[in-house]
Amino acid sequence: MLGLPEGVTACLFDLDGVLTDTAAVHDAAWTEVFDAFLRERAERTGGRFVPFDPVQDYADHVDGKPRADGVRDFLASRGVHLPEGSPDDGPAEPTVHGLGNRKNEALLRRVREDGVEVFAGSRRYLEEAAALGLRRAVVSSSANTREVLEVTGLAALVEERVDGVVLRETGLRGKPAPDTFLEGARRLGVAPAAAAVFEDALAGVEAGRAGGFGAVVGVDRVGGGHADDLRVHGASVVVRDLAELLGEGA
Ligand SMILES: O=P(O)(O)OC[C@H]1O[C@@H](O)[C@H](O)[C@@H](O)[C@@H]1O
Repeated sequence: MLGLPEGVTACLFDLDGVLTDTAAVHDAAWTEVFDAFLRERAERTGGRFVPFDPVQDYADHVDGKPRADGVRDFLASRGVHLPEGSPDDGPAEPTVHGLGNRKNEALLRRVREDGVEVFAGSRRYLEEAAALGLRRAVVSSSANTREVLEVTGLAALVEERVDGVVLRETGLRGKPAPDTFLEGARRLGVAPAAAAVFEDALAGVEAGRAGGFGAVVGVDRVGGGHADDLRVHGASVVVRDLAELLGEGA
């Protein structure tokens, strides 16, 4: 049904880059914040400024992960280790949470200025899944998931939400650990083998593979070898748009 293996009765959708065209918005906000941080640090220490690579650094260290994990993992790749700080740190604090909050301000500014687009193929996929009685959850690391689902009208098509806020409240491990997808399946009342994961991030397909789900659909909207990377990290199939699974082509 809907391009999924027999026995799959539920869909667990990542949000940014799968349902909404917001992966690039997150990426741009991260680039802005990391580059300002790295430039200031290079000037202060006399080191060389090597900018954040919005393709490779984003895919390898940030995409799909909870906000603080993205800060920590990318900076560790540059040998930088900041104090954790606390979630209420102001955006100017040189801490993991301070930098994360600075990125969130940049993200919200961009969302306010440019709005949020839903991929038409994804909206149709959700509508058809609902019409056919497939169960539907959104599983995203983003703490802004509820707002994005509401402003786009997608909230009405989704039954359960496991997001960055739930992560914080429950202490579940973020992607690439499978915990949030397993929690999504549990909330829908289905076994992992009866659920399909839809993901555009390497950390996300890894989580899908680790959880033993019935299918892991990799969504490649960027090209340039990302489809192969998604397969290597756990996708059982890769599409450019969910419309392909409806037999409509990309
Ligand atoms: O900062 P937020 O909105 O809580 O989002 C956390 C992460 O959510 C993921 O969905 C994005 O792929 C990441 O880029 C983002 O950093």
